[in-house]
Amino acid sequence: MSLSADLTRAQAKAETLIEALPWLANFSGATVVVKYGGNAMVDPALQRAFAADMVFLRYAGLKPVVVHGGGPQISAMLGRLGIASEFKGGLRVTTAEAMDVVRMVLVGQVGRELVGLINAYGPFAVGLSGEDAGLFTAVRRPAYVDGEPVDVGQVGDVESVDVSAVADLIAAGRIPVISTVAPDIDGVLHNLNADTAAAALAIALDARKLVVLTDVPGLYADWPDTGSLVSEISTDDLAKLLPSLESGMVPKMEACLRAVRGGVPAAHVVDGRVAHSTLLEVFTSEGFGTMVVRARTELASPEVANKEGVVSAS
Ligand SMILES: Nc1ncnc2c1ncn2[C@@H]1O[C@H](COP(=O)(O)OP(=O)(O)O)[C@@H](O)[C@H]1O
Ligand SMILES: CC(=O)N[C@@H](CCC(=O)OP(=O)(O)O)C(=O)O
Repeated sequence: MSLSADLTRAQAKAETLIEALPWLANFSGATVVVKYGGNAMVDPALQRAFAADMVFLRYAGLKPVVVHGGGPQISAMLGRLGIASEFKGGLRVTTAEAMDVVRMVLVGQVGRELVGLINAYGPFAVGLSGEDAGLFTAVRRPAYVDGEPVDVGQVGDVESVDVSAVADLIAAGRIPVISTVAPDIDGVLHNLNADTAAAALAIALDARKLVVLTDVPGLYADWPDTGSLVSEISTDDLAKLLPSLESGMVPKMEACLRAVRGGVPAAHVVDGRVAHSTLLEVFTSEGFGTMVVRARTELASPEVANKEGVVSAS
């Protein structure tokens, strides 16, 4: 007796679910920090797919934490307000006037929209920024152009992270959605690059993965030669490549390097223009995007090896 078409289709779905079993077993209970770049927020259908992925991860027993960007959205608002804006070494030159707009767009617009999108799939998302409960303390930093430090105004690095508010939310089963503005020790608000902040948070939360969604398939060793896509790179090789990188890839790859050197088993740069890219990254072995892993020289401690579990960190 031949199976009905409906049953065959249903069985194919069951197969797909069962294929995810090793990843579900390995990542159940794991914290995954997902950085959603402003350039990856290209259309409403993709944004909904991203939001559904976060809720899927949550129901699958993972603990997703979203750190969002919004560079293009900030630039658009600055343009509408007639405020000049430029980037140096991948960082926005941020005057006090521009800082107000950065906060308004990241916290009041992009963060709110993302919270709404996620909550359409399940009532889990709660928005907060680096200002809430001392989450991030910023320290002013320069940009580096041709190896030289250049002042870029109220731009910060993460000096310290207080994860208690985020940990409380995770423990309550929520999905924190974080906007990356933060005060320095004197209370002066700074603009943090979202990749940088995501890496600092992933380290502080002892995350199993940092997934960075952007608008390219991954890191190109010889940008813009599309034949030079890197599928896997060690921290040592990435450190050597960093000085040759340009624009947005500088803070992004610096962040991945920092996260993995800081103890996060793997950092992935994936194409956010592909629907459900986070699920593809977490639950399949398709070799998606660029994976940054520890160099052999940074020998994994038994504790780290244990943390990486039975399935490889990819
Ligand atoms: N070596 C490289 N590999 C990949 N992309 C690169 C590289 N160098 C520069 N880029 C640029 O970096 C961009 C991603 O950084 P960015 O614009 O900051 O994105 P996001 O909003 O996701 O943080 C890509 O769209 C690409 O134009
Ligand atoms: C200092 C600095 O450059 N901050 C970024 C913050 C937003 C961000 O990082 O957004 P993406 O992830 O979309 O690039 C900016 O002002 O654009």
